[in-house]
Amino acid sequence: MPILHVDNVSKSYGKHQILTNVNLTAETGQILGLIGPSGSGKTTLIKLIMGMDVPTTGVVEVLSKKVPNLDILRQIGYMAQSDALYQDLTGLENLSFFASMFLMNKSERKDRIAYVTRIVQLENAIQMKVSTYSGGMKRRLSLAIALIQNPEILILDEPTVGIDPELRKSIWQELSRLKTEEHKTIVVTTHVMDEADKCDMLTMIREGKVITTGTPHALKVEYEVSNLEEVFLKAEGVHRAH
Ligand SMILES: Nc1ncnc2c1ncn2[C@@H]1O[C@H](COP(=O)(O)OP(=O)(O)OP(=O)(O)O)[C@@H](O)[C@H]1O
Repeated sequence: MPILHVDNVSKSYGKHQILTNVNLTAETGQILGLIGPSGSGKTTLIKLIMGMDVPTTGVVEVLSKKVPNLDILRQIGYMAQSDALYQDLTGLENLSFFASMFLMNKSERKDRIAYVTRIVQLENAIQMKVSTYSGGMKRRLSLAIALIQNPEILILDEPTVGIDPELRKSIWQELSRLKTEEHKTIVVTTHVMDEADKCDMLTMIREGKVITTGTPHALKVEYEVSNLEEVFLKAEGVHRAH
């Protein structure tokens, strides 16, 4: 059963149509990649999935419930594109603050904080103020915050921007582990095609419309190309011709 279902969703701001008839499905324990150029509507789509905004037409269901829904929001760990961190607090204080928004007892909270800190390899900097962090460290702390309440679904908007290749690799290994061992469902937006290759399903978006969807392998076969960059370009071409 799909854990996430976007059914024929369109979104306009005034006269400006951002999304047109978008359909999207994610099954439990899948990594779904949203691929598309800047301004194609990925962040808008994510906001609709989280229930932070409502579609103009169409329906979004998460865990079989129509969103917006506060209970569902608690099941979603969200990492935004720009970091929403308290600069004057330490990394640990930030984590404690976000953890305090969820129902956890003291020892649970302590364990979760230790776990997410380890996952993003911030152990040595966790007592430092966020204002002293590099861009990559802030991204890592944001990812840790998205994981803090042990959510069923993780939504990550360009999680590895500004993160060096080695840590990027370890973050993807962890996403993979969360998927296989903990059956988490992960929605990730990315421009990086080798990251797209690590997703189970891909949906490519251009100008607010889905231009193609499928597994990385199926897409390469369908478009008769050897990499996803070419899939995107070809799918874009086919879409334009229609
Ligand atoms: N609240 C809003 N009011 C009006 N227009 C908006 C609003 N939010 C987004 N848009 C417009 O919607 C379009 C899609 O934006 P969106 O942020 O969803 O794209 P994106 O694919 O996430 O791009 P990027 O990768 O650069 O973040 C843009 O043209 C943007 O200006």
